[in-house]
Amino acid sequence: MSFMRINNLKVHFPVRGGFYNTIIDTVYAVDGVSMELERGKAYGLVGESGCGKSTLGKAIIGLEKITSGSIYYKGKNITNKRRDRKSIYNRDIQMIFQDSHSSLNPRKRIQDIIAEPIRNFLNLTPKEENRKISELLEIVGMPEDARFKYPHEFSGGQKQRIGIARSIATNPKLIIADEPVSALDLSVQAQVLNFMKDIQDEFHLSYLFISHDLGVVKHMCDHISIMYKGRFVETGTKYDIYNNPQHIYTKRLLSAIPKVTPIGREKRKRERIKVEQYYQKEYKKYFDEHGRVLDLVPISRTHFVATTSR
Ligand SMILES: Nc1ncnc2c1ncn2[C@@H]1O[C@H](COP(=O)(O)OP(=O)(O)OP(=O)(O)O)[C@@H](O)[C@H]1O
Repeated sequence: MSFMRINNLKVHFPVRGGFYNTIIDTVYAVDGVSMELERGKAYGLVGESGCGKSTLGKAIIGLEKITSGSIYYKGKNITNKRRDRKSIYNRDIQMIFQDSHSSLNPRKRIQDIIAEPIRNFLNLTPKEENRKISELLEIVGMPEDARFKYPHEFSGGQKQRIGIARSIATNPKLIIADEPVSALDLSVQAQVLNFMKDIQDEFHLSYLFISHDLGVVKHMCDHISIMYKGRFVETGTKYDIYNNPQHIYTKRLLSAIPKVTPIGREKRKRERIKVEQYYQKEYKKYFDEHGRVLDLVPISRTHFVATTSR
């Protein structure tokens, strides 16, 4: 059963300009997106820079005003509700950002950073709070004495772990992770991702994993949506997307994943040229005359593609 339902969500930004600073244009950052999230599952949101991934994540958590559409959480409509700092929704939905460095207050000790959501949402005595912070540090594999230090004393991977400790402090149901590892070295990326997987199992968490990297998403997610110009071009299980991609944009993204071996690279290059020709030829099946992504149509129970009906 889904615990969150997003219906036809739109987030449009007015662009102002000219002498009178009037609205001269609109950015359709998110332009009609629907999805259902289940407990314990990981969802991937993939697309190139500027396609609206972060805006969608921020709209879900309440950091961006929704233009139209609705969000239901546990059956309740919570769209643009003035969310009380202490509301259940704010406790249950947390976000991890790409840049843990700027999202951790440099002037605060780690224990105060982690304690912040605990103080907002849980009514603990100072002793209980202390114990909770120790527990959280242990879960994310940080030593106990880390609590007395400041963010600058840690590496990127460690800072991301501290960000994660803070985000799981209130026992959330969903974590929106916006490019959580893209600022880290490759070897550290794998560590943090594996660790995120472990805590997902342990706490039966759902993830909405935002990334431009199809490789990362493949490792983490059960269900994937490919986004382009504010809309989903294709959505399906990991198998649907990687083994049976349908939309020309998805195929293009997949053909851009680099291969490690020289033979693999050569093969990928030929594939890319073919996909590019196909992209130009088949364009009209997938976009309307204004270049807007068409509506999704089902091709199986789990797999949806934005194309002219077939
Ligand atoms: N506050 C804002 N005002 C005006 N336009 C905005 C605002 N926030 C985002 N946009 C625009 O909305 C579009 C989507 O931006 P968004 O940050 O969601 O993309 P993204 O897919 O997350 O990209 P990236 O991976 O680079 O973060 C972009 O064209 C962006 O310039």
